[in-house]
Amino acid sequence: MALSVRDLTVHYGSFAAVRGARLDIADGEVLALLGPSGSGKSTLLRAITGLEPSTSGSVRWDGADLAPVPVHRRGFGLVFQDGQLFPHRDVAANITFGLRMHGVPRREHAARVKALLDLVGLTGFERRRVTELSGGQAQRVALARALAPEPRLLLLDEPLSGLDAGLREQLAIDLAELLRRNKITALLVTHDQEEAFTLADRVAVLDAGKIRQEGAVRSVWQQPVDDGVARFLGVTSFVDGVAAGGLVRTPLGDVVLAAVTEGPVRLGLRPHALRVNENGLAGEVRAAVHRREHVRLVVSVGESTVDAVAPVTADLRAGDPVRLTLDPDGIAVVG
Ligand SMILES: Nc1ncnc2c1ncn2[C@@H]1O[C@H](COP(=O)(O)OP(=O)(O)OP(=O)(O)O)[C@@H](O)[C@H]1O
Repeated sequence: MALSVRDLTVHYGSFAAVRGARLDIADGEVLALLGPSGSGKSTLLRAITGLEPSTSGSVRWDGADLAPVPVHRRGFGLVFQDGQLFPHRDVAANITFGLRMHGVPRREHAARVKALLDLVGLTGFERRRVTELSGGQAQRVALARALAPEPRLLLLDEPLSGLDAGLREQLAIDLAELLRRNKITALLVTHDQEEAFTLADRVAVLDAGKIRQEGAVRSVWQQPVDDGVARFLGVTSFVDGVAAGGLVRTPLGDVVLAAVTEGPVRLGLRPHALRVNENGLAGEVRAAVHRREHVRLVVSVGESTVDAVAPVTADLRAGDPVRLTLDPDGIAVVG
């Protein structure tokens, strides 16, 4: 393992913001720390960098304890939500700062800056003033500056949070490509599931200072360990069922789920787990909200209320009868 964190606990006074954290990042791997606001993500990241002292536990790199190694000697690159560029210097000078800090000879600076700007998609931006950059461009410069000394670990704390939705999505895709292509080992802090899933190989879900689950992106998404993690990952309702021969029978209908063990199962339903169909379970629309890609419904079914989706073309209003069927795509197996 490149990075190994064991039993890491961080206190602010008597309050434990991170409790007994354990995580590993392999060489070239991207791990996302995902969790709601206040769950301790930034504190854990800062403790790994050495910016925040830990109460107990260890942070190791290739087996060597980093406790005696000061922040600037850990070989880590940092990018924050607000890139924290030097406003009075141009783009090249901001990136050169990272190079000078690490003793790269001056004659190599121009070529390195050019290569880094090419890497982040800002070719030719050397002489631009930092104050004249868009939010997305500024974050790309912050990324180039962090990558300049070729850090062994890149730490990204909500790097895209300050950007508007469209730009954020595009930059997440670009960043994912950049990290993979260059085999950069990285730790990403985010509260945004989409971002975590776009960027990371593995995720660790944090809540109230504890890592609740850690694993490959797809397995965490499909098999959250409990209702809390499931809810954080977009599950809005739950139904208990019984699995036999790959088919799960539930009060909301039957559904084929491949990787499910026989016997009682608890299913977590994301809104698109229930789709409007000609056949299926009868219900009544309570509310309909038009979204870009579908109509989101709240439907009462007997005594309970569930979320569901209909195609954008559906003309449904409160009071309309509907029929719903289960879609395996929107279903997680909980526990
Ligand atoms: N310097 C500090 N002194 C005291 N308490 C702090 C300090 N920094 C953070 N906390 C508390 O520690 C907890 C974890 O904070 P942290 O910033 O790590 O969470 P987070 O998951 O990164 O949240 P966000 O997504 O909102 O940034 C919160 O309850 C916060 O109020």
